Amino acid sequence: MPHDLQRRHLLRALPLTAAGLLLAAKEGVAQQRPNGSQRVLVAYFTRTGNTEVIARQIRRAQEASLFRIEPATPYPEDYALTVAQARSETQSGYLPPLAQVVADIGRYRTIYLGFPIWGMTVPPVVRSFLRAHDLSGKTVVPFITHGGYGIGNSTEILQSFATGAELAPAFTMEADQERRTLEQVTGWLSRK
Ligand SMILES: Cc1cc2nc3c(=O)[nH]c(=O)nc-3n(C[C@H](O)[C@H](O)[C@H](O)COP(=O)(O)O)c2cc1C
Repeated sequence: MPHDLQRRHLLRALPLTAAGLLLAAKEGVAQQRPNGSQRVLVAYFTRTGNTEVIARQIRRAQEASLFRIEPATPYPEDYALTVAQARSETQSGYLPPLAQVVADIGRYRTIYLGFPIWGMTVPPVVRSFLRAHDLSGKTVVPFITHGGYGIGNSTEILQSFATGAELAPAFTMEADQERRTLEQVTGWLSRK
C-alpha cells in the first residue's frame, strides 16, 4: 500500500552550505509505485495544492515515484507573510534547508519537477532541492503553475541550478491564485 514519506535518519541542522542543505535534511524514501520501473521521479513543491494535482496525475500516468519538496521550517500559514518571506529569501539568495532529501536519487533517470511561481521565479526551496541532489546526466522535466503572470525567469534559474542535467521544455499552466481567492472572500465577508 502506498505510504507517505518515511524518514530514516534524524540529523542535526547544519549551516547553509550546499553540503549543509543535504546533511541537514532527513533522507526520505519517495512514495513508490509497486509495479513501476522506479526510473521516474515526480518531485514537487506546493502550497495550495494546484501543483500537487498535476504531480499526482503524472505519477499515475508514468508509474512514477512521488516526492514532496518541503522546507525544514514550514512557511507561514498567512499568505502575505509567505509572500514577504519568499521575496526576502529570493532577494538575498537564501536557500532554506529541506525537511528531507531523496535518499536514492541515483536510481532515477527522469525527474519531473513541479512548483508554483513565487515572485516571478522559482521558489527558494525548489532551488534548495536542486542544490541538494546530483541531477547530472538526468532529464529534468519542469511543470509549473502560476497565477496568470507567466513563469518569469524560471527557465534560466533551472538551467543554472540543475547542473549537468538535460532540461526539457516546461509544461506550464495558469491555476487558481490564493491572493485572488482571498480578496474575493474578504470582499464577500465585508458585505455581510
Ligand atoms: C508567495 C507566492 C508568490 C506568488 N507569486 C506569483 C507570481 O509572481 N506570479 C504569478 O503568476 N503567481 C504567483 N503566485 C501564485 C501561484 O504561483 C499560483 O497560485 C500557483 O498555482 C500555486 O500553486 P500551488 O497551489 O501548487 O501552491 C504566488 C503565490 C504565492 C503563495
